[in-house]
Amino acid sequence: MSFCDAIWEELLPLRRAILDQPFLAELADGTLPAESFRHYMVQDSLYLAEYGRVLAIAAARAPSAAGRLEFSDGAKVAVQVEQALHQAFFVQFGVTPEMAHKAEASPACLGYTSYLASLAATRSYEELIAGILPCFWVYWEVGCAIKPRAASPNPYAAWIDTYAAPSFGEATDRVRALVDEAAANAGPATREAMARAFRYATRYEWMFWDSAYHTEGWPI
Ligand SMILES: Cc1ncc(CN)c(N)n1
Repeated sequence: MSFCDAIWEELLPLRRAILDQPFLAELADGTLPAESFRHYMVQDSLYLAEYGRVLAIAAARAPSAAGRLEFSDGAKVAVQVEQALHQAFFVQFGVTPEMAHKAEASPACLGYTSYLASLAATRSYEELIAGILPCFWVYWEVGCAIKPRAASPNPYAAWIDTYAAPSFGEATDRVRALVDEAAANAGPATREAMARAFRYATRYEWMFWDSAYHTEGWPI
């Protein structure tokens, strides 16, 4: 079994918990409170800015041309395509540029981006790209799970369509292949570190939606 298949199977309970989150159930049926979605969008903009930086570092560190191309392209997509989606939602949900600009990262957002930045700064390339992958793969799984049962019309249709799009699935497949290739060439200690990075990042994905659903800020 490949590295990715093994960690994906190990994390089945966590993935089920993600698919069962009220944020995603209500987003699919179109009843998610606007306040929760607004919180998510603003936080996700902050997240994507940092994620784009992490992808650019992965591109610089990639040993193969395929890796350099994939991660530099991913950095561009994170900044251009997903941010464009956010801009459209900002207009739809009444988030002004000032509101977005003044927003502070939530504990979940800062925790996730800081964790990825720490992988980029102090850990191996293999561990870094294992931590990067859940951002693709979890969203692809969520997009595909939600799309067939989503209400129509749905105020969140553009979000669902983005993450259920075949092009997003193809990008996920390419990053997964890079992670599997890195794992196949790595020793057991590095593979264990890669599994840990993948696990932490997947937990942060759960936390990100949970924190948006509860419009969580700093307790103090
Ligand atoms: C937190 C988070 N994780 C993943 C994605 C999908 N690239 C996203 N937009 N935001």
